[in-house]
Amino acid sequence: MAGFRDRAKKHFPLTDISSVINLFKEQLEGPDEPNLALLSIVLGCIENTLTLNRAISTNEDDRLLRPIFPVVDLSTVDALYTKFETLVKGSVDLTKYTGTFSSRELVKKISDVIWSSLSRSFKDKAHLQSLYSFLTGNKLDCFGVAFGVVAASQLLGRNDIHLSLSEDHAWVVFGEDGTDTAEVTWHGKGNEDKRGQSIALSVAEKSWLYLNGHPVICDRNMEVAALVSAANPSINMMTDSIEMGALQQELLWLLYDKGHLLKYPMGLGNLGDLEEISPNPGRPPPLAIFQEAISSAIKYYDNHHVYPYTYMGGYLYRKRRYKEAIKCWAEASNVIRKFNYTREDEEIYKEFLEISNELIPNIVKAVSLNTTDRVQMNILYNPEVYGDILRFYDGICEWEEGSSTPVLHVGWAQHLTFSLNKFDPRTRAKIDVGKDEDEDGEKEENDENDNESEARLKEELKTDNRNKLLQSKEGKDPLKTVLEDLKKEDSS
Ligand SMILES: CC1(C)CN=C(N2CCN(c3ncnc4sc(CC(F)F)cc34)CC2)S1
Repeated sequence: MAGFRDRAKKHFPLTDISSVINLFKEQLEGPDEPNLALLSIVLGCIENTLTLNRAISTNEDDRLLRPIFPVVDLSTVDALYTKFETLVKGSVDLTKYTGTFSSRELVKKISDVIWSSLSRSFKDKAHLQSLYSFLTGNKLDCFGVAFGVVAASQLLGRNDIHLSLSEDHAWVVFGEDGTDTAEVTWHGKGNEDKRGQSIALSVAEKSWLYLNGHPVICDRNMEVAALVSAANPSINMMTDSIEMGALQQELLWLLYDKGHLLKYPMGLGNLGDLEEISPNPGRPPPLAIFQEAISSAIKYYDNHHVYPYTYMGGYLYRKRRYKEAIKCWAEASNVIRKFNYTREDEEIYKEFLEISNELIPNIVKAVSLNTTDRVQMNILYNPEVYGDILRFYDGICEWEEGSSTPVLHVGWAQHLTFSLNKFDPRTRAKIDVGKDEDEDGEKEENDENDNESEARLKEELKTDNRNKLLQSKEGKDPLKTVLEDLKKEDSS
């Protein structure tokens, strides 16, 4: 077997972060494509060592005794790589697939090779995303199966098969113009897998899960970004491996500097989170990175991604910058309203439920208790904040409109009215009524629907007649909105 090239072999043994960075750098700089199987095995091996079955040190000397970085030997990686190569090349008889471009049958066959090797044990644990996990434990999570199919395709020389990512699912694209699609893994719990099928029908449902036709379609370099982004430094609920986090952060900066995160908002979001934990001097601050993720989603995905706004909103909430956090959540809602809620969208439902029923109530409670801090207190006197909360709920109502599955229930209305009632009545009176501009023309069938949905929203928001519909005055460009606000905040 060819095995992986000598070029890569000279980096071994890997003894510290910089030796791993050098391996990835050399792989990304070519001249050949980066070897996905090799890099996934290496990163998975390090993650496994740094996060699993660790004796949690009770005192300092344990840290002195324990090497803070595992040595990765060539023999280990070579053996696993050869095992993967033997499995893939031994199972797929390429003479049966002669076309220049891949067929659906070939994609399904490669998916079957990965799928049939999996153990039946539970799959939503952590650290199951790499080929190291697959080759040493026959376990992969949903993303890991899709990534494994693409890594196997690369080994078979099928360079038209690429990874396609939504915010909660993964599949592949292939064929002459790279627009054929195929399911290769499962999604969620209790859903029959649709492996081998095209995703066209699912996209037609306008579900968030398929991003309504705006997924991240990867090239080989972005597939490296995905495997790095999918790395998981957590040891347990309370602790992350410092070394694994530092390695992931440096790899993401390497990919950032090479432009491979430009069209990958979640990769930028993950980098922003890592910078919050351990800031690199001389690198952009987390907020700027989250802003880049928002800009990327606007520029390349017609502003159809929710997570860039919840990455930034979550950060601002942790920093107690509540006014700006609520604005981000209103922008997130401005995205979700473009979709119809379907049963496989639970992940984003939970995201909006937490914002509505926990984070916003926590904010209005915190600021109404903490009367000393003037900046915080004035939130309940600020018509813009009140308007953003209305926009937040309006987007969720619109999301529900035309959906096969209901979104809202009385629990939402209870939290909504709790939050709105904390605002000063005079502030609530300041909200001006206006024709609801729909800047994207999305989902706007005709006026009566509009009036109907408006009436419905009023019905749902009915706490008293002072509540009025807010016209999203600056709904035009979400980026401008958030930027404007950041400038104001900074100047005050
Ligand atoms: C703002 C948040 C709640 C914080 N973390 C979020 N993540 C969203 C999901 N994450 C991801 N980060 C990079 N790439 C991908 S591809 C994908 C779908 C999967 F099925 F392939 C998920 C995901 C990582 C973390 S969203």
